[in-house]
Amino acid sequence: MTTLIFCSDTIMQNPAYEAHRCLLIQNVGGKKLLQKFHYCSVPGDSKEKVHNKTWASLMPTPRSSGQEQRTTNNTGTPKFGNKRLPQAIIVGVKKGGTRAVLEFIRVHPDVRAVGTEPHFFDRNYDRGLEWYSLLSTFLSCYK
Ligand SMILES: Nc1ncnc2c1ncn2[C@@H]1O[C@H](COP(=O)(O)OS(=O)(=O)O)[C@@H](OP(=O)(O)O)[C@H]1O
Repeated sequence: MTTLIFCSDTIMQNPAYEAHRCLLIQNVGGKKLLQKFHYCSVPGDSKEKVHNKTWASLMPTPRSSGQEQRTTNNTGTPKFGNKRLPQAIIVGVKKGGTRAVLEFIRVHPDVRAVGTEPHFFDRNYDRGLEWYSLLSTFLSCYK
């Protein structure tokens, strides 16, 4: 059984959401099962290591750290998104209206989103997190 712990920043900044931002996905017999939310494990924990990379090493750095490879326009808004893991992922069943949700969210000038659905978890998982993080300018809320 392979276990993947996914940790992501939430768009909602309410602290009430922060405790539930880790999503455990278990791969059981080839089927990936979406589990209940779990808390993040300690950085360096073996469960966090996926494809020789840790989630911590690939997660977005805080804006204030100055480590982002941002290209900004005059307003300070990123002109081009960073190549990194997403800060938000839209999950939904086919015909569930996920595209509509994305189109609504990406109207915000500080949001960058993939053009096409990456299908990382169901089709491209074997390519690893590095591929995922370099894929495109992911849905990212900068403010
Ligand atoms: N607000 C609202 N109300 C009702 N229906 C809506 C809404 N937003 C999107 N849609 C319909 O959702 C369908 C697209 O779903 P997805 O974005 O998940 O697309 S897809 O399954 O990946 O192709 C697609 O359905 P079809 O037109 O039958 O293809 C959309 O018309």
